[in-house]
Amino acid sequence: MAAIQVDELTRTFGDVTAVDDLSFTVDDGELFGLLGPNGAGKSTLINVLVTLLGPTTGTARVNGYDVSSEMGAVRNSIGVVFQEQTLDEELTGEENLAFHARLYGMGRRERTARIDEVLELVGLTDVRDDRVGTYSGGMKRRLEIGRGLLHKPAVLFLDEPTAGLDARTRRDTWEYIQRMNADDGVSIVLTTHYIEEAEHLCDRVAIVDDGEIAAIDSPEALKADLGGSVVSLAVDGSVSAFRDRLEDRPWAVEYTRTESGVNVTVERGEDRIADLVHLADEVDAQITSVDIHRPNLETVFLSLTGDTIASREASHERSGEEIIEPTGDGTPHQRAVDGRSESVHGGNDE
Ligand SMILES: Nc1ncnc2c1ncn2[C@@H]1O[C@H](COP(=O)(O)OP(=O)(O)OP(=O)(O)O)[C@@H](O)[C@H]1O
Repeated sequence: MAAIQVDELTRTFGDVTAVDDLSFTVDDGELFGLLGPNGAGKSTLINVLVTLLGPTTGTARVNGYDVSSEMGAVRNSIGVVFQEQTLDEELTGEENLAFHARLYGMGRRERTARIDEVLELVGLTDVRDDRVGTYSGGMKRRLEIGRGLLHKPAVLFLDEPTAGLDARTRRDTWEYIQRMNADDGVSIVLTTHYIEEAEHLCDRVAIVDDGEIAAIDSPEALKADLGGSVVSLAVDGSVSAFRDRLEDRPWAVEYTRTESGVNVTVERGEDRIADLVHLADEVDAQITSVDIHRPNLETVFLSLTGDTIASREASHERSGEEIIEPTGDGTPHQRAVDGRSESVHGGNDE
């Protein structure tokens, strides 16, 4: 049975279509990511899946239960960690977990054993008796994630699990999330707008933009679809002659002129450096620097939507509650092709 089955799901708020006719499946045991800018519709989708919002049209099943007609069963089978922190800072780590366990009706013996297990899993055994107010941001997040797991849900939803954490703490948190997925066997659905998070953590990623899924696959497959690595060359001499030479090389999938030379897309950058130097020799040009960029999910997002995640977020912020319409005139693809070489310079968001 699939952990999640979504069919033609739409959720609107007045004129705004936050989730637009989505269909996808999350397999049992998968670590699945929804990647997209703020405002793309990720939280709305999660809120429908955890039964906080009803669908406008379409259906969704979580652990086999329908989110509209079997809300109680859905809720009992899931754990949820929201973006906003909901811990009681006056209580200790253990007391926070115990309170939650009682809400789920766990008996004393089961509760004690499971709290020990969860504290161990999220690395907080040593500080279990300390007030949560004294915890660091990363420790609080781990406690919240652990709390979501306490009643052994089949699916754990994490809405932006590392938002606001510094890079180091974010990496630590990834390790704990992976460990929970592997050791506890829980399926995990997380939302993120961090490229690196989706790429590093998830078995499969759905790229969400404007309420729609632009692509869905493993990070490797999404990147492979782009056609390999981009080699940025700084060239002294006739760049045009060098670029013309690339035209009849079948291994040069794509090339674009840059300020200092040429960006060439090839299947494996490392294998083509000697060929590129040779081509430059033929036209008496010199390659003065070489950078090999492997495509990342930012490059994928750019090629699918014609925009970077950061600039999508900036325009969403500017538009307030307004929905941002896709250009719809065919320019995104063109911009994606042009933008590919630019985006690889941008790198990740950290
Ligand atoms: N309760 C609401 N009323 C009106 N519009 C809403 C409501 N909730 C979300 N929206 C709109 O729906 C769209 C999707 O928002 P949503 O919060 O799902 O995006 P998101 O990708 O999760 O971003 P974030 O990470 O910032 O929450 C946005 O245009 C947002 O303004």
